[in-house]
Amino acid sequence: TNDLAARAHALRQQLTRYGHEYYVLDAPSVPDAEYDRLFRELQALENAHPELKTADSPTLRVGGMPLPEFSQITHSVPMLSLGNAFSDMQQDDFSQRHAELVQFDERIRRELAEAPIRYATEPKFDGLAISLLYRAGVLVQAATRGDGISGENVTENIRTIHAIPLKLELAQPPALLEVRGEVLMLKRDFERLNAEQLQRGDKPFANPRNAAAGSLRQLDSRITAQRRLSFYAYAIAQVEGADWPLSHAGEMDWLQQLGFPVVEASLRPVVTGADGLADYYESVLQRRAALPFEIDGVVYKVNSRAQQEELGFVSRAPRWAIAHKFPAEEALTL
Ligand SMILES: Cc1ccc(Cn2cc(C(N)=O)ccc2=O)c(C)c1
Repeated sequence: TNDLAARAHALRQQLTRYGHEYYVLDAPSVPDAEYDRLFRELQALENAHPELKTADSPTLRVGGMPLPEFSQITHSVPMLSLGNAFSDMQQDDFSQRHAELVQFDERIRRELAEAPIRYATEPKFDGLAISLLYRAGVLVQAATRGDGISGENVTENIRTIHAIPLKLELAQPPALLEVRGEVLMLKRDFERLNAEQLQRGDKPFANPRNAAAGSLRQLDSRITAQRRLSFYAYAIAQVEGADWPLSHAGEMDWLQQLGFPVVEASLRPVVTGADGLADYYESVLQRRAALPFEIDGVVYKVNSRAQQEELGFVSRAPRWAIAHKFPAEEALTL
């Protein structure tokens, strides 16, 4: 009856807001027990009236029946990997690194016949790239990169990741929005998971990336739900029915407004030319050990989308974005 539907809708909205406060803003406004009470009320309502279950219900966060296999999804926009045109070198070889960045920036300036070039920067997360598809503001599909052309349909597992919105909090959501980002496990959650693995007599994971991959590739989404996976959005692949921001920095601000976790602003400045890139690279290299997640380098993207389109792609990698890897972390001297 419509007052039960109204109650279910009110509970979904409230639990969604509390979940966003807790997992994305890290600022809960109610005690866990209060969240739990409302959560159980919604679960009971949905179990008694299955027609009230919706695709954006927070009860999906606990996972459901295991799948026999993953179906394949073909990406309408290929998920390309980044080229990396920088050589490996010693951590302290500043002048060689700077020289390579000057070369890189000069190539872009030549191809665009523009100077100086503004670059959006960000850490290169060491997790799994994921594509999220939202139709009319509701999450309808999630896929892994796979070979870049097609990947695994991991929608049920992705719905258990609290940091990933099940619905966009917009009055008029875009008809279609495809968001790209990284599923990863924070260092501290990785340590906790491995301690639990050892207690259970199970094999510990080698590193957070493997733990995230293993947790996402579970056919039983209830197991995925028990793993503490996180997510950071870093690009928009498709927009229909809304204005697509004209710069990468604008995309990141919009994604944050839509409710997606994005990396903090101090880790994604827009910088100018080779010097700006070099300063950014050194600053993140310095902060690397203290970051809550593992990274294996940084990423530079020409900030203007018009300039990105002008540069296009070479073979399968974009000419407007490139990864710059760090030297392997020194083995811990015990
Ligand atoms: C029993 C219980 C319920 C919920 C949570 C964690 N949590 C809390 C909130 C909250 N406070 O807004 C929102 C979502 C959520 O998942 C824990 C750890 C334990």
